[in-house]
Amino acid sequence: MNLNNEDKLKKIEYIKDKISTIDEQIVELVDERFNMGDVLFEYIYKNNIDLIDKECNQINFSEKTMEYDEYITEFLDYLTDISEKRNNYILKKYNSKYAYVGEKSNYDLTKFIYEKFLDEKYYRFKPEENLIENLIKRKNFIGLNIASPYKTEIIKYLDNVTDQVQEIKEVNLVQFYRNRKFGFNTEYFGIIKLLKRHDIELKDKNVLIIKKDESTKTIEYVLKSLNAGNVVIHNLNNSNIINFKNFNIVFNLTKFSSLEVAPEINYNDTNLDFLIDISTSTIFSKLYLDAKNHGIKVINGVYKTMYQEKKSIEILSRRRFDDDEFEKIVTEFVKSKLNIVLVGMPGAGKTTIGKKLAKILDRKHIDLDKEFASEYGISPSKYLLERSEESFREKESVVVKKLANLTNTVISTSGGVVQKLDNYYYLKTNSIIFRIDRDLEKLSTKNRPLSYGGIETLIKMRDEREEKYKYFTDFVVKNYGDFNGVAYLIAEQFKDLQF
Ligand SMILES: Nc1ncnc2c1ncn2[C@@H]1O[C@H](COP(=O)(O)OP(=O)(O)O)[C@@H](O)[C@H]1O
Ligand SMILES: O=C(O)C1=C[C@@H](OP(=O)(O)O)[C@@H](O)[C@H](O)C1
Ligand SMILES: [Mg+2]
Repeated sequence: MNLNNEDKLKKIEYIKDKISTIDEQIVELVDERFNMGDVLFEYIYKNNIDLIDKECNQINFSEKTMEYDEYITEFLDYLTDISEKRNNYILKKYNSKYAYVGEKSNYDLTKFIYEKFLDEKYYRFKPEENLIENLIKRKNFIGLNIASPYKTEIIKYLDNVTDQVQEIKEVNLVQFYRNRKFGFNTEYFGIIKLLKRHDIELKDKNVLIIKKDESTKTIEYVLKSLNAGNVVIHNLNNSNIINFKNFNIVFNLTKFSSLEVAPEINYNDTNLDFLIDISTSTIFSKLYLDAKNHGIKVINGVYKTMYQEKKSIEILSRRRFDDDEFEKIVTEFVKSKLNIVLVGMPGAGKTTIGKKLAKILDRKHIDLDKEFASEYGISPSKYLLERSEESFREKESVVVKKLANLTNTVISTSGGVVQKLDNYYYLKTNSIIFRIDRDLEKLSTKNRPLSYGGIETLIKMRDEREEKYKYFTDFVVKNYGDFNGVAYLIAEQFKDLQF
């Protein structure tokens, strides 16, 4: 058969298609295989089964291996190595000194604190059936951090609890000492310390707590013990509309990082002094950002976690850690998670400076225009020549939403990203935003269809976007043409940032 060129290309496409289908299947199967191995080993350790068949989780192709070529053999050996690594991890986890039990909420920060200050590996046990019963019997633990949903259930397994625990009925730290188990509530200390740190008086203040069923009860106890005035609990499960009118302080205990679940809030004629965001899912929740932009003092609950875990490691290690020193180290960690986002007019230097900045700070760099192109297979400039700006912004926003989960990254946006307010919440989720300002006459307009038409076009665009840039921006840096210099300047400003 004599194929013409077009047919050959078709055939190549067909084979490429097949390959990518197989690749997807491989990834899925390998993932499933490793997870099954984990399930097996977890089961063995959890049930304290002594007789461990060491080979039971080895990749097993022995019958057929002879028929495979050396590449396959090498691949299988590699899989076996990885499988062993994972088995080892589970073994270490079950024999660790300190671990975290439950939902992930503030695990990352807690892990950092334990590993840094107690110098021991820290692990997490995910919620599952019979977990507490099995863990509590083990002899290796010194301390277990108890997260939701186990804070109350754990109490029945303990030998002794503090007075606060008896009142609050929640434990977030178990200390194992001389064969006995003691329950503490260090969240209480965390909240007290947070209030002190920001000079917040609760006496006679009217307080609104926004929570969901599973949220902590500790906060209610703190309010009672500090003689707060009227305390109202708003359960988000019941209503999504919140009136701040008669409250001085709001505690948010729920996670609403994404727009869909954010409550509607009426900020008009409010007496609100503080919004304290104890939710731990993101650094800047929508609620936090909106309150801040309405001139309300906002406080990030990260300090609550910080001081609660400080108290925990002090109990477990019988040592004291200096507040300032501790705060400095932990704040650095939190900052290392923050993204740096660049906004500004098209051609101002966001892409170039972002790349440089990422190198300086040794971080990953993401360019929104590039992400757009790889998502849709067409460059923004080509798209804008062929289709409307409106549909471009819709499509762009889908990509921006995906960036909301990033951490530790430098993100160069596109000039028009400020056109959609939703993008603000996505970008701010874990980020500090810098605006790059460059004189209009200096802006590059090459390959930027919306910038075509000379200086008038740019003046019009700037005037139309100016307020939006301001809304998005935390800090402004001027680009006079020294692109490298601007990158170093942002790096310096970020290092000095008081978070
Ligand atoms: N070091 C530099 N000195 C002067 N001009 C530069 C330098 N680096 C880039 N440029 C110019 O600036 C333009 C805009 O940069 P770019 O990073 O693409 O901006 P943005 O991403 O904000 O649109 C580039 O197309 C180039 O013409
Ligand atoms: O400002 C804008 O509306 C645009 C900016 C461009 O990105 P840069 O700001 O990186 O040039 C690109 O997304 C597109 O041409 C539209
Ligand atoms: Mg760019």
